[in-house]
Amino acid sequence: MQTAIYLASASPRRKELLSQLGVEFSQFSVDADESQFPNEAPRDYVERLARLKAQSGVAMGYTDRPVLGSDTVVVIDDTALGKPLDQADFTATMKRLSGRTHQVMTAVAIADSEQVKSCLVVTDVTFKPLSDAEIDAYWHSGEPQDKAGGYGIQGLGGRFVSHLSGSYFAVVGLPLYETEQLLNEFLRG
Ligand SMILES: Cc1cn([C@H]2C[C@H](O)[C@@H](COP(=O)(O)OP(=O)(O)OP(=O)(O)O)O2)c(=O)[nH]c1=O
Repeated sequence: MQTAIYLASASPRRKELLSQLGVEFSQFSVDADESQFPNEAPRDYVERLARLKAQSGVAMGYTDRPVLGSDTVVVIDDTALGKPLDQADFTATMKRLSGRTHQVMTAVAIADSEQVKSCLVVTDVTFKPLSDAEIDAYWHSGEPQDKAGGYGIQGLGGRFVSHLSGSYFAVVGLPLYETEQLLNEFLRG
């Protein structure tokens, strides 16, 4: 693809994934308010945040190319989990995910000063039952701290996943197929 865009993200994973599409881009980070509205459904929340990130980039003055923003949350029992606040929060999350299936929701949005388009990708991820020792060791690996839901499927956390249905790349932070489709749709106007 010959298009040049902006990636409104501080995430090294998103940078790597977008590179896999062969799109030329430069990256900057936006400081969006990521709080969830009361009674906001997780799927609405994650899509709103992706759009907010893309549109914040446009508002910051990145107007000469389309701006791509994305957001990922882990959803269990209809509750959206972001990055762990501390070890206790992380441990509670892992106990909740242990031996069960949860959803990873990733939204992608592309905006310029005239339009914004977005899509949502939902992936079912099943964890094996986790022991207290595994949970403790995983926290001390340093991997969970900056990850939505407290794990990285692409890293040490991959061993917890017994089944996945959907987009692996969306779980890591940016769905490749859907992002390319969205970009093509956006460029058609
Ligand atoms: C579930 C899961 C999440 N993650 C990551 C993807 C995202 O980078 C992060 C979710 O946090 P986000 O708030 O979506 O993104 P971010 O803060 O890292 O980056 P930015 O807002 O600047 O775009 O968790 C993994 O890397 N692997 C996984 O398996």
